[in-house]
Amino acid sequence: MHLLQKWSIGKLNHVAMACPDIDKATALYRDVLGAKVSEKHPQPEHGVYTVFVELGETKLELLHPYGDKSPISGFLEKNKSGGMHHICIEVDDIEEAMKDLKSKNIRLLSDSARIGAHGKPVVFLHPKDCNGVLVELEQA
Ligand SMILES: C[C@@H](C(=O)O)C(=O)SCCNC(=O)CCNC(=O)[C@H](O)C(C)(C)COP(=O)(O)OP(=O)(O)OC[C@H]1O[C@@H](n2cnc3c(N)ncnc32)[C@H](O)[C@@H]1OP(=O)(O)O
Ligand SMILES: [Co+2]
Repeated sequence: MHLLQKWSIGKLNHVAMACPDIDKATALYRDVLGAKVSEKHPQPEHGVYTVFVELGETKLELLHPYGDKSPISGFLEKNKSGGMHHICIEVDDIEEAMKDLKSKNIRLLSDSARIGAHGKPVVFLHPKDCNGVLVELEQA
C-alpha cells in the first residue's frame, strides 16, 4: 500500500458472467463441473438475478437481467452468448477508496456506494477507465 493512501485493496471477491440462460449456466457449474452453487436471487436494486458458484477462496457470480432497465441488457445485446461482465475486488475502506479514485479521475458509476449481493456496500468503476474491464469494489 502507498504510505499516504488511506485505503487498501484486498482479495478477489468474484468474477461475474452475464448469462442469456442463467438456469443453464447454473446447471453447467453444478451438474457438469460439480461446484456448490447458491439459489437464484433477484436483486431488484441492481436489476439482475444472481447465482453464486463457490470456488474456494473466490466465487463466480452468474448474472441475468431483472426488469426492463437492467444495466447488463446492453452487454447481452452485444454478447449474445454471454461473457465475462465484471470483476469484484474487496477494499478495506470503500468511502476512502471512492474519494481517492474520484480525485484521480476514475469515473464511479454511482454517487454513493450501494448495498451489494453480500449485504455490503459496493461501487462500480467505469470500464473505459479500467482497461476495458468493469470493476466492482466491495467493502471487505
Ligand atoms: C449484485 C451486485 C454484486 O455483485 O453485489 C452486482 O454485481 S450487480 C451487476 C450489474 N450492475 C452493474 O453492472 C452496474 C454498473 N454497470 C453499469 O452502470 C453499466 O453496465 C455500464 C458499465 C455503464 C455499461 O452500460 P451500457 O452497456 O448500457 O452502456 P454503453 O452501451 O453506453 O457502454 C459504454 C461502453 O462500455 C462498454 N461496456 C459495457 N459493459 C461493459 C462491461 N461489462 N465490461 C466492459 N465494457 C463494457 C460498452 O461496450 C461500451 O463500449 P463502446 O462504446 O466501446 O462500445
Ligand atoms: Co458483482
